[in-house]
Amino acid sequence: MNKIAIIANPAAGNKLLIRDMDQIVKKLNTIAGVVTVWQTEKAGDGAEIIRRVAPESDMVITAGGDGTVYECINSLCSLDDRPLFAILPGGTCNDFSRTLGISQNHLEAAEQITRMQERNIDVGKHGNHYFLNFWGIGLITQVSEHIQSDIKKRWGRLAYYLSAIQTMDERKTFYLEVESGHRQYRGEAMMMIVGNGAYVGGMDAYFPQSSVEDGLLDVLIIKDVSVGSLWSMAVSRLTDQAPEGSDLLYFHARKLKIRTAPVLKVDCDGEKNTFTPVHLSVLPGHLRMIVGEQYNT
Ligand SMILES: Nc1ncnc2c1ncn2[C@@H]1O[C@H](COP(=O)(O)OP(=O)(O)OP(=O)(O)O)[C@@H](O)[C@H]1O
Repeated sequence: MNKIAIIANPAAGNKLLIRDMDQIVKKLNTIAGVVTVWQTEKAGDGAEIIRRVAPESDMVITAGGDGTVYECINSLCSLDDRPLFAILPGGTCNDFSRTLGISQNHLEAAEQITRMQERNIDVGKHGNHYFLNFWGIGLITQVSEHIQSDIKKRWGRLAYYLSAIQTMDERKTFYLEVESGHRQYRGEAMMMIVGNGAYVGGMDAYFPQSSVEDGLLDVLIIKDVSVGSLWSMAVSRLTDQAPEGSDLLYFHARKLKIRTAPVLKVDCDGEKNTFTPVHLSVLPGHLRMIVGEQYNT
């Protein structure tokens, strides 16, 4: 391998990753002659740097949290010729790096990258945007909007749990129409999550046997966050079987058409700048990525 480009967000998470960047570069120099670090200065820089450096790189590494990863893959996935991609976790939740079995210690993660275990990983597409972890509407958007960034920085993943509890008191339903070839849904709902990766906000997302290599999205529609639906999800987690119950619907899909009334804000990999209606699809094996030893297909 000749050239590695690292796109690093110095503001992500607890900022330790930037402190250790010299050690990381030294490790990566064992597999590549040229390792260049590009630091972002503001939102949007990650995408712009990828556009410039991806054509001349053999591997691109995002060093940061899920927001930086989302920005970078949205630039990378639209290229015809995509270099190998890896994540050095440096944010608060680092959801997709967990799915890939990458260590949450960035120095260990750098070691894993040097072992060069590659897989072709599915990518979700919504409109003209791409996602690795999840696409969601309803309660999930309310949960993440409640999270104040200073609390998130201080409490990390705990902030998501606290916010979830707060939001439960204010749950609202909306009208949802979903079409996906063999499956359809028309009716009231409280939340819809479409998953590619297994984690949302650092929490395991209740998608049994989910895989980022099966060419399928996991679709979970929760009609009511009742005791019954929560119980069904808990049982599903314990037994690794699909959740069942009158308050929820779970299936796999390759494509989905989604419409809501009223129009809803979407939470996609933690970013909230798109709205319904939307067409979702999966791009099987679209990104060649580095995985860790703990990765299960
Ligand atoms: N130099 C910078 N200063 C401030 N913000 C930046 C900078 N570079 C990038 N950003 C923005 O910071 C946002 C947050 O970064 P990121 O999501 O990577 O970290 P995090 O919020 O700590 O982690 P996570 O999303 O995993 O919880 C991103 O949306 C990114 O666009």
